[in-house]
Amino acid sequence: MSILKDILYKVAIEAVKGSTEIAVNNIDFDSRKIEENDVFIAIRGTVADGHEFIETAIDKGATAIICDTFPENIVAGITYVQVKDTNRALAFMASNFFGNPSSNLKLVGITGTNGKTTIASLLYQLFKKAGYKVGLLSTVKNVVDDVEYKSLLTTSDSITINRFLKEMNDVGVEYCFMEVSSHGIAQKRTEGLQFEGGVFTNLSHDHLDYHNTFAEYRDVKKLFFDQLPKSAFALVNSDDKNGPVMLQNSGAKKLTYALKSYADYRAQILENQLSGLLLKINEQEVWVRLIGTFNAYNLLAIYGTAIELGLDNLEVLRLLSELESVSGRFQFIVSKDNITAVVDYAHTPDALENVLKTIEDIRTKNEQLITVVGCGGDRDKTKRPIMANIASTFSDKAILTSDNPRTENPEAILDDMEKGVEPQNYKKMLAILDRKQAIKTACQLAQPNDIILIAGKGHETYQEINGVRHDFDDMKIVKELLEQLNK
Ligand SMILES: CC(=O)N[C@H]1[C@@H](OP(=O)(O)OP(=O)(O)OC[C@H]2O[C@@H](n3ccc(=O)[nH]c3=O)[C@H](O)[C@@H]2O)O[C@H](CO)[C@@H](O)[C@@H]1O[C@H](C)C(=O)N[C@@H](C)C(=O)N[C@H](CCC(=O)O)C(=O)O
Ligand SMILES: Nc1ncnc2c1ncn2[C@@H]1O[C@H](COP(=O)(O)OP(=O)(O)OP(=O)(O)O)[C@@H](O)[C@H]1O
Ligand SMILES: N[C@H](CCC[C@H](N)C(=O)O)C(=O)O
Ligand SMILES: [Mg+2]
Repeated sequence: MSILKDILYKVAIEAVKGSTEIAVNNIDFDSRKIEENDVFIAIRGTVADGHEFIETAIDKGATAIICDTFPENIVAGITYVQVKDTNRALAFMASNFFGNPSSNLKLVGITGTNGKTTIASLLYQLFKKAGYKVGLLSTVKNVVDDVEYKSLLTTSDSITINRFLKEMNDVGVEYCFMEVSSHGIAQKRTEGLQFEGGVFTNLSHDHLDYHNTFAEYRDVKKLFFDQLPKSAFALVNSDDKNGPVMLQNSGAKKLTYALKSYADYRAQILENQLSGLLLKINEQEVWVRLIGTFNAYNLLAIYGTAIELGLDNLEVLRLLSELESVSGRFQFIVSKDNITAVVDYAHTPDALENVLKTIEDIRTKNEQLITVVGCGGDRDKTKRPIMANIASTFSDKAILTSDNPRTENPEAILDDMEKGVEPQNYKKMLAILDRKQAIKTACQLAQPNDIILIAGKGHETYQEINGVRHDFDDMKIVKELLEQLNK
């Protein structure tokens, strides 16, 4: 049991009806989860308005209501607290409720369009290798030192975040790395958390269905840096034109990283091959097992973060060379016949082009590049023809296939994709509905030294068809097929 007044610490209260000196059991923003003696926080969402569920919450046992407008019907014996912004109130209340767990560890937030999962996961790996207890909150999974949990969002709601952080406190976790999405910032899911540092990767067009304009999307990201405390560091990619923008109004220690311009943390790519990257980071050379220019940026951000968190320079360089690629992010295997199969989560035009160009950069001989790609059902349809066009333009062979058709007809999705293929590329294209067959065909077509890219599903281990998730793992399948074909 906690006292409501204590949970309301730091919440800007406008008016109160009833007593805040009451004991409460739990807090929630979803009336469906409310039980006896809980606090219900009414949130105005994108689909519904939590204020409409105040009575339901009271019926289920809520004894306190946090709202931005008092309801017409005030129930005797219930405490109503009016605040200006219930999202913000939720964030602070969640922190208070769990005993401000973010202040008991060093928390670093990573934001930007691409690279968040990669950087957060590799920082987790690096700090584990350095011998610390570490936490990770990411798109792929949430991890409390060694215990892994499923992740449903990139940045969870404030209650979930603080519950995980509390669990990390309980087992003595010292560092936590978390992804901070633009939805998360806009919905104030990370307010009330005490960050030790913030990292900015890059900004390109994304989520413009949620944020009205690119400027709005950029400013939401910037808000994260505006809110960092003076004691924190803000490390941004200054090769991205929006990097310096992030620092404009930040009170934190301002730091930059870059490959192309002067920065606090600099790197040069000396070699860029399929076996890895040879980097010169702040005048020291290091071999890493990750591939592609974009990973040089990610590694530099990781290096800077580790140094800012107090790790020894040479130790960090040594650990960088031990890092292994993140599940489904440019993960690859090399077969007996030297066929390289890459699995990558690229599921947007931008990401796909990026990955294909990265492969182009590291191709040495006249190997063929065979790409297998699909587009999800019940999602943005406009990306379908564009992705098919990119795949067929930048590959020697593009095999279009299914990727989580969900409730849509998979053939119709393929038709949408095929419309984007330009006539000169028709002969390079194949359409094979069944993803396993598509991967098999790629393996059959592949000659020694060729490269197969399987894009779109990355770490996913399922194919979702009509609400049912069937086991499906791109990496596992391509590995098995190459072995079966004795290639
Ligand atoms: C668009 C969006 O971000 N939605 C998030 C938002 O829900 P919402 O605003 O739609 O909520 P709503 O359904 O309108 O309901 C409003 C309020 O009424 C409450 N309610 C509703 C019904 C009811 O019976 N009783 C009740 O109390 C709800 O609990 C909620 O508090 O707040 C919820 C709680 O935090 C989130 O789970 C939900 O994420 C949905 C599932 C989602 O898909 N979000 C995606 C878009 C997202 O956030 N993605 C980002 C970035 C991904 C990326 O970068 O690629 C992420 O961080 O994952
Ligand atoms: N620094 C980077 N710049 C550009 N592209 C990148 C970068 N890092 C990774 N990518 C590409 O973007 C894809 C997604 O990377 P990652 O999962 O790390 O990004 P994210 O920011 O976590 O994305 P999400 O919004 O889905 O959580 C990768 O599979 C890779 O193709
Ligand atoms: N966060 C992305 C993931 C897409 C992954 C792809 N495999 C698909 O199912 O479309 C989305 O929901 O649009
Ligand atoms: Mg992510």
